[in-house]
Amino acid sequence: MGRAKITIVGAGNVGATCAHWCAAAELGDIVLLDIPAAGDMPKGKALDLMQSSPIMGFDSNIVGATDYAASANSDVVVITAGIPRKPGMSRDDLLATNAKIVGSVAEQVKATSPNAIVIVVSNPLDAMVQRALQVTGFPPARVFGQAGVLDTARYRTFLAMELGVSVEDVSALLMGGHGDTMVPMPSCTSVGGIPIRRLLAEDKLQAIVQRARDGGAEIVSLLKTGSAYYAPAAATAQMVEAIVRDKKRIIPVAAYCDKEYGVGGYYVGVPAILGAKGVEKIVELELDPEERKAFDHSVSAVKSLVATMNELMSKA
Ligand SMILES: NC(=O)C1=CN([C@@H]2O[C@H](COP(=O)(O)OP(=O)(O)OC[C@H]3O[C@@H](n4cnc5c(N)ncnc54)[C@H](O)[C@@H]3O)[C@@H](O)[C@H]2O)C=CC1
Ligand SMILES: O=C([O-])CC(=O)C(=O)O
Repeated sequence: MGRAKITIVGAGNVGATCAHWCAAAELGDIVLLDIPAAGDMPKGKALDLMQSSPIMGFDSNIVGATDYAASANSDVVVITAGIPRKPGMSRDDLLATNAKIVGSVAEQVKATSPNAIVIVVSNPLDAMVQRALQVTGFPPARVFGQAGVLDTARYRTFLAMELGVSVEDVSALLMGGHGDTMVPMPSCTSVGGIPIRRLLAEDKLQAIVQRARDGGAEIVSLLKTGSAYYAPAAATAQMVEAIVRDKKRIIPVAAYCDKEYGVGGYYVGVPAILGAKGVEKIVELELDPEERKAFDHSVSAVKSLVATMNELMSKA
């Protein structure tokens, strides 16, 4: 069996770092794609990364390009194209610019890699995945977004820091949209199999939940020039791995929910089984009344963002 072909669109911070993690894990051959105005930058990053392979010990062909011909017939396409936010901005402020960018990328992906599984990373995430679905017309199982793996990783990191334990033993779930309304789920959080509420006082837990929610903004305020990329790229690489190795992982995915959770045809973070076919199953949990309320609130924020986007796109 040949290697998987993975295209990463957007050779900026998240895209190039994702190429790095994917190559280091030998997930396949990689095409790093950007716009013609980027000049030789994608080629330079790809060659530089390739030259790390004898040292790091991985076999992966990595090429940079500004032409979709190089990415033809990819198995997986990761879309990181778009602008990041700066201090003082919300992810939603990126809507108008990135909806156009993601729409144009999705058109090219549809034309050149019609069978690909598409993972959207560009923000505002939940609306950008919807845009990619609208434009590609691919089945929703093959178009989804990365958000929850990152948000959950932040939550797990803060819990491990607080408890002074290995991050590997912290297992957690986070649902809802990738914005201020995301819903960490203490009821689905455990450490070494022990429910979190048996280890941590409620006020400390709530402070960590809030820090996880604000995790993206915290990095933006530290970096000042853009947003996080190491952890977002690692989260995306984990999703690529679940697909190319058909791992059937249960992870939070910004997946298309229609009847599921009564969402009605929008993307929102839910636990899902990710494998070679993409989103193979959405796992439906019974939510307790408080979680349900927070989830519904998050879904309504996603719906109104998508409505704004659809209006903008209909005028474009
Ligand atoms: N879903 C998530 O959890 C996360 C999402 N993000 C989002 O990812 C996006 C990228 O962030 P960074 O890599 O930090 O930004 P960046 O500015 O470093 O890189 C973006 C790249 O996209 C390229 N680009 C712009 N238009 C393009 C097009 N039409 N086709 C191909 N490439 C195009 C730019 O030339 C640039 O190289 C942002 O929208 C950011 O908000 C970032 C972190 C986490
Ligand atoms: O905060 C941002 O703008 C980037 C992002 O989505 C994250 O790091 O969670």
